[in-house]
Amino acid sequence: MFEVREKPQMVERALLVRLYFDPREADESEALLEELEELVRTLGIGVVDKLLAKSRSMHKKFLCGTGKAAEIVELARAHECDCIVFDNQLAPSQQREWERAADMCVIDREEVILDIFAQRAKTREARLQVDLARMQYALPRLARMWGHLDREGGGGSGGSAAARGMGEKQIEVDRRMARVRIDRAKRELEDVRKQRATQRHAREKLETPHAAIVGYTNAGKSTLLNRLAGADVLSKDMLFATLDTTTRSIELPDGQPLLLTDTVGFVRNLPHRLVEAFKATLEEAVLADFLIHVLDASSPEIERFHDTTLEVLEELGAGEKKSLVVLNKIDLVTDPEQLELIQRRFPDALHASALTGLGMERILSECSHLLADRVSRIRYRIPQSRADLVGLLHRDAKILSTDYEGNDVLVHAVVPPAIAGRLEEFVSQ
Ligand SMILES: Nc1nc2c(ncn2[C@@H]2O[C@H](COP(=O)(O)OP(=O)(O)OP(=O)(O)O)[C@@H](O)[C@H]2O)c(=O)[nH]1
Ligand SMILES: [Mg+2]
Repeated sequence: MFEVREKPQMVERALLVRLYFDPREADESEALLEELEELVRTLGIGVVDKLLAKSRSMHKKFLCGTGKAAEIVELARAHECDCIVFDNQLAPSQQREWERAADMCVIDREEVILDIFAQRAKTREARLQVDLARMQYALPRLARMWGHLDREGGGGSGGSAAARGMGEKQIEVDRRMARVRIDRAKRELEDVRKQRATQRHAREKLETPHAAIVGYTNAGKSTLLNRLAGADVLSKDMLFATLDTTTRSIELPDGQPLLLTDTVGFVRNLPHRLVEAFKATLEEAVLADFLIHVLDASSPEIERFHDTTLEVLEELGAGEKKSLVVLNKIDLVTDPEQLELIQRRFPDALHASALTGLGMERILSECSHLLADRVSRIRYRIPQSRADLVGLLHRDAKILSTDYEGNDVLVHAVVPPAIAGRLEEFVSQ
């Protein structure tokens, strides 16, 4: 049976490696290596050492030269590691070469992220998306999995060749099964997407404005949604706490409703196939009226987080969307110099703390401003016989006042365009 390996149960001691080739990449490489450490710990794997290594040029076999490769293997052995994790992307053949040379499990950033996603995915849609991405990742690497088996099975003389022969046949069987499963997952996803589209159409009919909360992982998106909507979305100090979108309805100060969607966090070098896989989920961001871009103001990496989020949004086709930038976790920024620095860099951003509630009113009133052209305040004179229309206003508009005059109801309300169109003949001067 074709199974994707689960590493957390298998490996415990990891050496992390980031190779870079251009001296100008040194700083970012260091930050990426630290982020990789957090990602690996998220998987429950112990990190025994980290190595930032500069290589003069890119090599086909190991990515770095054989000399450097030997040093890395030596270091991993000295630490008694059972796994080397590369921040760099490894081609399937490079991964095989490394595993052969080190005789231990060798994985890359993409595989780490895929594993985290696999652990976290809860809904059927998220599971399908992750399964699909993992199978696509594993397909060209099947030979590697069976390579392990060959070594284990091939004890005596001759046995090895027989086992290898079996392994090869098995790879073919597995490849076929993997393709069947990939096709099936694609079809199922298609169905789920159709359902989602139907739900969205129903929402669009009501024309309720919609905002998506986006940003780097751990920025505080779920906490913000919880704070604004009184929702109960898991928020945790870990990477990728959220994999499924949650939508909640809130009421803005001017009375109009707003749908708020929490989305999956972005990360640098997010594997391309995961962006692909999560496109359906992130469609919410693409289709939203505007975005709330949450930044962790306390992070020294705020600039890079900001840029990565913009890059992913660009890739999704949502780069041009109106957005409200929120400097979250401002409660943690106690150094006045640092505060001034981020203020200068993000002059239009709103200061907030989803944890303490600071700045929430401002966010809501800015949301109202962004949607100002979408609603109007209208006075109606509706005959009492048309209680259905008064009911409609109660349901889909915000009633500011109600009076009675003779047989008429006088209603002053904040009204979205869809409703305004249906009540046109009852507008009073
Ligand atoms: N001090 C402080 N901590 C915050 C604030 N907002 C969120 N946090 C904490 O930051 C961590 C991450 O918050 P989440 O809301 O899970 O972040 P997220 O952006 O949804 O993260 P992912 O779902 O992983 O992308 C949690 O431990 C929160 O309690 C804030 O304004 N101030
Ligand atoms: Mg979240």
